[in-house]
Amino acid sequence: GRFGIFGGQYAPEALITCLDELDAGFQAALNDPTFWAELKSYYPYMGRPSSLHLAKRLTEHAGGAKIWLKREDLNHTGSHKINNALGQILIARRLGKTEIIAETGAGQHGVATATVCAKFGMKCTIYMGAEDVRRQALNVFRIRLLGATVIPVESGSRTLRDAVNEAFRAWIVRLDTTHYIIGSAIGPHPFPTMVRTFQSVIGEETKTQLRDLGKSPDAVIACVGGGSNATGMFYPFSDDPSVQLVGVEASGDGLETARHSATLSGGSVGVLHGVRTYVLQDEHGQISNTHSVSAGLDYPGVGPELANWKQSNRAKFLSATDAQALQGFRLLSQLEGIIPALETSHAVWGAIETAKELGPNKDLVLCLSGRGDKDVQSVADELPNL
Ligand SMILES: Cc1ncc(COP(=O)(O)O)c(/C=N/[C@H](C(=O)O)[C@@H](O)C(C)C)c1O
Repeated sequence: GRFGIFGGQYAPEALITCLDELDAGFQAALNDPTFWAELKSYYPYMGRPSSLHLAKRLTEHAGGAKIWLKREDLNHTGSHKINNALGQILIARRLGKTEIIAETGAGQHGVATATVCAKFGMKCTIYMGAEDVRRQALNVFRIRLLGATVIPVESGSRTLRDAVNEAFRAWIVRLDTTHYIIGSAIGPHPFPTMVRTFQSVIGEETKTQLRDLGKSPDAVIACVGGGSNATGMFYPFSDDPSVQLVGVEASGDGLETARHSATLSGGSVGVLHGVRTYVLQDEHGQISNTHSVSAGLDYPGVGPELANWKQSNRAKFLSATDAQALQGFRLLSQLEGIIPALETSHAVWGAIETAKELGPNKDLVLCLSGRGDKDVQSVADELPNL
């Protein structure tokens, strides 16, 4: 599982056997038409296909290209995370696993995982940084209501990277009964390929929906945390150079400060959570602490496929500060009546900038990765004059 110089399996020996078993199960499913039929049979449950429509007032505000919205926020549980959680739990069931664990930061992946575990009757344990348990309390409540156990992680920065560490530690002692549903396009092979495969439904539907309107996009844009909604939107267009792929990372207090999470814009090649990719690290290779107003982008790594598209210049990466993301949050709410997740708000700001750059008579699709209910409490403090 290589993406240029990126990817691979930088994992302890004890994990390799399990990763090989997972890869074999995934490859077998990919080549089994009944697997895809079964996955598609849950589309009504998931709310697929998600809608695609023009954002008229946002387009007028930007004054450039038409901005189309791919409404992954309308999926069941409120984000794109259900696409990956459902695909992976079907693989886990084919492998005879009876228990599921997962990490979460924004809590959306935790909710999606708890949801599919309830649906398929599997025991579910979610690892979540204690800081994220605090700032995404609504999702913690939902996860517990769905019957899953939330384990607050007190180590390190008490955010996503610590939750991933804890989840791997928990997984390695019960590989035979348990599958780890990784929430983003990160981790050792086959995880980045598997997550991108299950998220590619976003780009595939977008391509068809625009074609039915007699159009093809000049650019597609998505926010980047670990990279799952971005690779899912980008991958189906990656072999068509006429479509620009634009990722938007979180530059927090500013790229020039130490408080950001813009791994591709401000990081360097390294290894994190079992994969070679771009990371935010100090001169000794120690992984840096990160900051973002959005829990879902607050991560010092990124998927290896995006790292490769950066290196090959197939994709370009912008970043939005906390303040710019909060502007995006407010603009989509007040121009389109859609309250986006703080993660998605970074891509809203990036879409406005990109639409200006593209100019009129062009079409840009924004992957609306999630809804903002989980964030309104924390945003209220940041936007006092609302
Ligand atoms: C609504 C929404 N939009 C974008 C993201 C960024 O994750 P990617 O799409 O994997 O880059 C997220 C990430 N959320 C994860 C979570 O809910 O746990 C994230 O924190 C971790 C799985 C990485 C999200 O919730």
